Amino acid sequence: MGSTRELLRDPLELGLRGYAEGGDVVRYVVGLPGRRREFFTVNHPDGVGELLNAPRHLDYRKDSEFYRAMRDLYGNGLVTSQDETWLRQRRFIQPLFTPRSVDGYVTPMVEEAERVAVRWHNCPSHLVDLDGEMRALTLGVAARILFGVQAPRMLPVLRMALPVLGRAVLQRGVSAVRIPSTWPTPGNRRIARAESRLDGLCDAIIERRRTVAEPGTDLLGRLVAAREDGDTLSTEEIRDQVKVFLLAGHDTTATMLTFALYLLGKDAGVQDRARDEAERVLGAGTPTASDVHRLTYTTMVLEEAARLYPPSPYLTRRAVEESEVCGYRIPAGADVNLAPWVIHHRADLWPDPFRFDPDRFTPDRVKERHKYAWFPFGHGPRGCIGQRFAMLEAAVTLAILLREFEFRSPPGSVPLTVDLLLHPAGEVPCRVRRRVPVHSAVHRTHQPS
Ligand code: HEM
Repeated sequence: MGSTRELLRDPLELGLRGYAEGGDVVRYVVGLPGRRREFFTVNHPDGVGELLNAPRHLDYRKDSEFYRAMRDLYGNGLVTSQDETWLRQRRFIQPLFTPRSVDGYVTPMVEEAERVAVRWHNCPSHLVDLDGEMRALTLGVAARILFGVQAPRMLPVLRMALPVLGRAVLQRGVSAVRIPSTWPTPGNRRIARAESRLDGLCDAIIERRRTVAEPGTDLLGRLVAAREDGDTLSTEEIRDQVKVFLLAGHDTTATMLTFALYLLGKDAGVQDRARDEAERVLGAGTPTASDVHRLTYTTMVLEEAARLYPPSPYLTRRAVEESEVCGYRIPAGADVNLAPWVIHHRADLWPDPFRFDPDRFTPDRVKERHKYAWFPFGHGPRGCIGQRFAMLEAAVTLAILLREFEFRSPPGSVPLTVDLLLHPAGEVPCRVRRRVPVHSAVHRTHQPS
C-alpha cells in the first residue's frame, strides 16, 4: 500500500492506516512502474526485540535510504556510523553519559529552566509558544553541557538549517527516484545553503575551542584533545559528531517537553498531581539530581508524553539477508521500519490509546505490558545514549515550571509534522499563569533578561 506523496504528506496517518488494514507487518510499494521501491513497517513489539537486540541487530543495518540520506547530510557521527567506527565512537563518548556523569549536569539544567521561568514571569501576555520555548531551552542545555557555549547565537542557524535538512532526509529516504545532489535545482541549492550554515557554525565552535590552552572534559573538549593526543578522531569526525549531537541532543527532548506541558495544560487533575509532587520533593530549594530521581509521577507524565508523541516516530534499517520478522518474510536488501508511532497507539497494548493517562506507567502496569510496547528511545546496542540525560533534563524542567506556573492549553489538538523527527507543525500556544505565593529559587538567583 501507499504512495510517495502520501508518505511525504502524512506518514503518521499512513502508518496507522497501514496497521488497521495490514496488521503487524505491512509492505509498502512506492514510485512509478519501473522505478518502484518496497519497504516494510513492523507494527508489533516482538519486532523491536527481533530487530534491535544483539546479535541480530547486525543483520539490520543503518543502511536504509533514510540513514544513507542522513549520513550524506549530517556526516558519520555516533547516530549514523556503523561497525568498528561506531564501536570506537561509542566507547569514546560513553563516559560522558554514565549515570554519575549525567547527574553532574543537573546544575546547568536547573539554571536554563529557571531562565525560562524568569522570562515567563516578565511575559506580559502570559501566552507562550511551548515549542519555541522548549527548543531554546534544550539547545541552551546541550550547548552548555556538551560544547561549553551559549546557545542564543546558534538558534537562528539551527532554525534555518534543521527543518531544511530534516525534510531533505525524509524526501530522500522515501522517494523511489533520487535527484543527484549535484544538480542545481532550487531544492538542492536550499539544502546546500543549510549544510554550509550548519557546518560553518560547527567549525566556529571547534576552532574557538582549539585556541584555548586546556580543551576541557566536555564532549567538545574530549573530541579536540583526542585528535591532538593520539589521532583518535579525525577533524571531519569532530564536526560530524558536533553536528549529530547538536541535533540529537536537543530536538527530541524539546518535543517531549513541549507535548508534556501541552498535555498538562489540558488536564488540570494531572497537572495538580505533578505540581504537588514537585512541591513535596523539591520544596522551595534548588533541585539536586537525587531530588529529581524522586519525581516519579513527573517521570510518568514524560513517559506518557513520549508514548503519545514519540519524537522518533519511525526507526529505519536495511535487512542484510532474507529474514523473518514477526513471522513475515523480509527480502534481502529491503528497508524495514520499526514504528514507535504505531506500536505506541495499538489499542491491544494501550487501551483507549489516544487518551493521556500517566498512570499507564505505574510499575505494576509496566510489568503487565509487553516489554517492547514502549520504546521512544530505541533499544539494544544502538539505543539512545542520551536517554538518562533527556529524562533528567525534562523532569527537572517540568518540576521547576510547575512550581512557578499554571498551564492552560487552548481547546483543539496540535497539528503534527514529520521530517527526520516528529514536531508540532507550528507554534504550540499555552497560557501560563504565575502562581501565588511565589516561593522558588528563581527569584533569588536571576534578574529579568
Ligand atoms: C526525548 C529525548 C530523546 C529521544 C526520544 C531520543 C530517541 C533516540 C532513538 C529512538 C535513538 C535510536 C535510533 C535508531 O535506533 O535508529 C537514539 C539514538 C541516539 N540518541 Fe537519542 N533521543 C533523545 C535524546 C537524546 C539526547 C539528549 C542525546 C544526547 C545528548 C541523544 C543522543 C543520541 C545518540 C548519540 C544516539 C545514537 C546512539 C548509538 O547509535 O550509539 N539523544 N535516540
